[in-house]
Order: sequence, then C-alpha cells, then structure tokens
Amino acid sequence: MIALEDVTFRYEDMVMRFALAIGAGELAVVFGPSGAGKTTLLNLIAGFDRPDGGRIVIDGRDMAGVPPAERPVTTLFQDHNLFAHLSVEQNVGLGIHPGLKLSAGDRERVAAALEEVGLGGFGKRLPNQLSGGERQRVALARSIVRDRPVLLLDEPFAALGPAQRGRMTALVERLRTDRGLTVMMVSHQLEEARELTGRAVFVQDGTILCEGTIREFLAAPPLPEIADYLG
Ligand SMILES: Nc1ncnc2c1ncn2[C@@H]1O[C@H](COP(=O)(O)OP(=O)(O)OP(=O)(O)O)[C@@H](O)[C@H]1O
Repeated sequence: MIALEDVTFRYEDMVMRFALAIGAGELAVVFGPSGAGKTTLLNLIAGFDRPDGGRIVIDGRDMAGVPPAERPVTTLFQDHNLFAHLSVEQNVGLGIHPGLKLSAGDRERVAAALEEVGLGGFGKRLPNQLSGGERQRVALARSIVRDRPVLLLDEPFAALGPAQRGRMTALVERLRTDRGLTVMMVSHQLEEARELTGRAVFVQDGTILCEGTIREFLAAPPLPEIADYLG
C-alpha cells in the first residue's frame, strides 16, 4: 500500500534517506529520538514535503506531482485539527466538502462517523466545549468521512493522559480492522502499542535504522540505540 524507494530529502545540513514498504491493512508505529525525521517521513507520504530523489508509490500509484488533497491519504496531527468557530458536525463535514454544502446523505455520514468515535449527540457543540480527547475524536471522525485507505497519525494523542491515550489507540485499532485501513502512527510511547499487532519502525538521524514487530522490539530491542531509546 505504501512504498518508499530510496527517497531522499534534505533540510539545509540534514540529509534524510528512507526505504520502506507497508502492506494494505498493516499498522506501523514510527518511533525514535526527537529530530530524527519521523514527521518528515509522514510529510513525504502525505505530500506536504516533496522528495529530492527516489519514488513514493501509494496504492500502486506513483505520487510524484500529486498534491496532498488528491493522495489516498488522510493525516491527523497532534493539534490544530479543528476550526474553533465551526460546530463539531461542521468540522467533520469539512472532510466531505470544503464548502460545508452537505446533502442529507452527507449529514448522515457525519452523524455515523461521530457515533463511530463515541460522540453521537455532540454535533452541535463548538470545539471549546469539548475535552482534548473529544476534540481529537472529532478530528478522527473527519478522517473517517474522508474515506481514504491510508491514515497517518503524528502523535495525535500526545497531549492526553495515559488512560485517554490508551482508549484512543484502541479506537484507531478498531477503525483499522473494521475499515481495513493502513495506519502509520508516530509515537514516543512504543510501550502503549504493546497490545497491538504491527510493525515497529525505528528512525534515527534521518533514516530507518531498523524494523521489526512491536512485540519483538519490546521483548528484545534489536539494537543498543533502541534499547537506549526505550530506556
Ligand atoms: N522547515 C524546516 N527547515 C529546516 N529544518 C527542519 C524543518 N523542519 C524540520 N527540520 C529539521 O529536520 C529534522 C527532522 O525533523 P522532524 O520534525 O521530521 O523530526 P521528528 O523525528 O518528527 O522530531 P520530534 O520527535 O521532535 O517531533 C530536525 O533536525 C529538524 O530540525
């Protein structure tokens, strides 16, 4: 579903180089030190950054020249996901139509997505009338109505407490299995993904240093750098 073939990208003095292949319906947790290039990796896939070399193929299509809005990808960030002056249902509706012109069928899809993330009945509220976790669930509902096969998550739950983070991770996992989504999630807390079946991707100094299953990485970190990082 996602293939990065010798992709290079540079910020002034930092050169990054990524090669990666993720299958349809797979979960990959991307982790590694601050400044390693995790967000850049997601931005390259989403199309917010353009590679200097190499190829990115998503769902069998070369993404060269394809703008973010036309990629089969939706991205959820840590914050800045919602418009403060729009209601919850309007914010979710933006995932279907940027001009808020929603048909009756569209409104049903919005209501169904809000139910799916446990926010049925919250549609008329404004974002400032919600908790941080509820706001991120609204953003997740908007990702759902966009109906793209790839979901990229850049530490979207980092500002939440441990219990809330656990519930959000479980919700993402349910969406992945119910909808067959391919999910890449940046997280500093590999430990919190312990229960998930998926791949761990360790990024350091602008490259993928090592990959394995989440379980293997937690049970026996394959490199001293990873053991150091995990503490
Ligand atoms: N717009 C930019 N201009 C120049 N350098 C940048 C820019 N954005 C990021 N960088 C640099 O690129 C490197 C990788 O940044 P990136 O945000 O991908 O790291 P990260 O692994 O996501 O870090 P964190 O865990 O702290 O969010 C860092 O050294 C950063 O300073």
